[in-house]
Amino acid sequence: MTESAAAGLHPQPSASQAPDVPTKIQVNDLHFYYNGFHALKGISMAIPEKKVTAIIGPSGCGKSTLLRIFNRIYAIYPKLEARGEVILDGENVLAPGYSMNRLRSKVGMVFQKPVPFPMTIFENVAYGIRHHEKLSRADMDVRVEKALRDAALWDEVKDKLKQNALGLSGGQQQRLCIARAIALRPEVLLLDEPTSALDPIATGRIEQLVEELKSQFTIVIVTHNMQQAARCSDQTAFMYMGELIEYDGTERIFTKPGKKQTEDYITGRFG
Ligand SMILES: Nc1ncnc2c1ncn2[C@@H]1O[C@H](COP(=O)(O)OP(=O)(O)OP(=O)(O)O)[C@@H](O)[C@H]1O
Repeated sequence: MTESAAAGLHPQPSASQAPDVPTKIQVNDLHFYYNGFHALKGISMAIPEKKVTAIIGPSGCGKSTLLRIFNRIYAIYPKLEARGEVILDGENVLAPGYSMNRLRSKVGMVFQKPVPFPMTIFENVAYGIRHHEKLSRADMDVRVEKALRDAALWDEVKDKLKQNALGLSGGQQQRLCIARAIALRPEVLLLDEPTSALDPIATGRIEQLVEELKSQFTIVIVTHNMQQAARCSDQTAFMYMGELIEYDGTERIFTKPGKKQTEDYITGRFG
């Protein structure tokens, strides 16, 4: 008997999503092992294009593991193994032949703690672009400005682009990290607890930004904060002990969850 069966949990739900929204990422029977430890157990879900999908669940349930598989960060560590499929635009990104460079250009990631490079604000954004493209100085200026504008940071930094990014506030640093990621024009943006190190005002700005960015990107956000998931996502996935317990429209998950485990979690009865 699996741990979840022992806990009285139900098997995998079928992924539900509005029929008219195209799927950007299709996850099929995904399993993940940390040196033999079975951390994800048969996850299947369809992540809709240009929507915000939140992944919630108690600490250790596998949220970050799932997110990191979407850009194969684990691939740099030996003994970590993914089985199953993650189909992005019709191709399985877990297939050995799928190019990491291609994946990185399609899928951007922003981490919990903002970590700007110890260089100027301008260079923080330009640095990654230079690795992928050769742009003229003028074109680079335009690209950097657009990324900073899209990350809702331009007005605050336009007069100090040559200053060191480490002098920015935590909230500004996180928006800079978002600018850095979107400057590469990814199609999918992964956010791993992007506001957990920020105060409520900075958190509000990032949430507003997420709302604005979904017209351009497919966004997947891992959060501990259920109000945040309820406020800024269209779809919500609830995970528990490595399994996807329930996945549905956010409003439904928070008002009429189909599984008792989901209800217990969102009402604060456990987790
Ligand atoms: N590098 C690792 N080596 C071994 N086990 C790991 C490793 N990273 C995570 N795990 C285990 O895998 C499971 C899922 O971890 P993961 O970090 O994905 O959970 P999470 O839901 O994101 O947790 P949190 O909310 O606390 O960040 C946990 O049991 C964790 O202990």
